[in-house]
Amino acid sequence: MAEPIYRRVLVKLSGEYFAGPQDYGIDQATIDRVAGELIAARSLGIEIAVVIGGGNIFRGVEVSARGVSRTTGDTMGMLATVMNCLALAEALQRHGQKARTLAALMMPEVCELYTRAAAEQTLREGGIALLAAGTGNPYFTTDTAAVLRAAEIGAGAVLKATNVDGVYSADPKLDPNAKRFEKLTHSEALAGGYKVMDATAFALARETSLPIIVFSIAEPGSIGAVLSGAGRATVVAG
Ligand SMILES: Nc1ncnc2c1ncn2[C@@H]1O[C@H](COP(=O)(O)OP(=O)(O)OP(=O)(O)O)[C@@H](O)[C@H]1O
Ligand SMILES: O=c1ccn([C@@H]2O[C@H](COP(=O)(O)O)[C@@H](O)[C@H]2O)c(=O)[nH]1
Repeated sequence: MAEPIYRRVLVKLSGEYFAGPQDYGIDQATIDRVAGELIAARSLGIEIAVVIGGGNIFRGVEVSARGVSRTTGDTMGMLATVMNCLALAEALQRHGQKARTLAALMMPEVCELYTRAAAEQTLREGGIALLAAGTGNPYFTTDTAAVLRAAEIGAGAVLKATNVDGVYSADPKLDPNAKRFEKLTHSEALAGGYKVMDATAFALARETSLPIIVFSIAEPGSIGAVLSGAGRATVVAG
């Protein structure tokens, strides 16, 4: 494999993907496979922080459409991301990889509170830092949390590992004629309104000059490939 381009990255993992072949919840085989990919990337010497979505369990907007207030629904969504982080942390540890879950909401019996210093210490000691509970605020998404945390810890890029292999001119799951982009600037991504990531995340990435690389986590070895500048992906930068 070619030399990795980055020293430190933030990997944003799709919560939805964690459901595996099920419609909902956490599929252990999927988590174990993702853990293996992260450990392989870590073995290249790259420092890795992770943010996981919650779409496999709860999304605030969906819960609120059923009568729960948006704020409570979003809190439920943030708690879903904590569950995903706990599951992945345990899988990493079972495979011998140091991992620490740091949440943006206080839950001392469950995991430690996120601080930049705690994340920094984990990364410097060779651990994978799992940054849970999004930003800790309702009305945001884990994509925005991923860009925010990446900027805070000085990551070289956000690797958005999702269930599509890049940014398309339209949702490829709905439009078979959608065209995939190899490259986009942040401004083009914002102007296009591409729903693969929310506008707040793209705007913050533009402001902080952070590249976002969108690729499919379903492709075996994709994290390692993207880290060495190969692999099928859309790079949003510049
Ligand atoms: N223009 C587009 N290009 C690529 N994907 C798109 C586009 N518009 C919508 N999508 C959809 O965006 C989805 C990926 O983003 P989304 O934030 O929903 O998922 P995720 O981040 O993988 O999940 P989670 O929120 O659980 O972490 C894909 O499933 C794809 O169908
Ligand atoms: O900063 C944040 C991040 C997330 N949420 C809530 O969690 C769910 C799940 O996150 P996804 O990014 O959609 O996977 C999200 O729908 C929000 O309800 C939040 O409130 N604040």
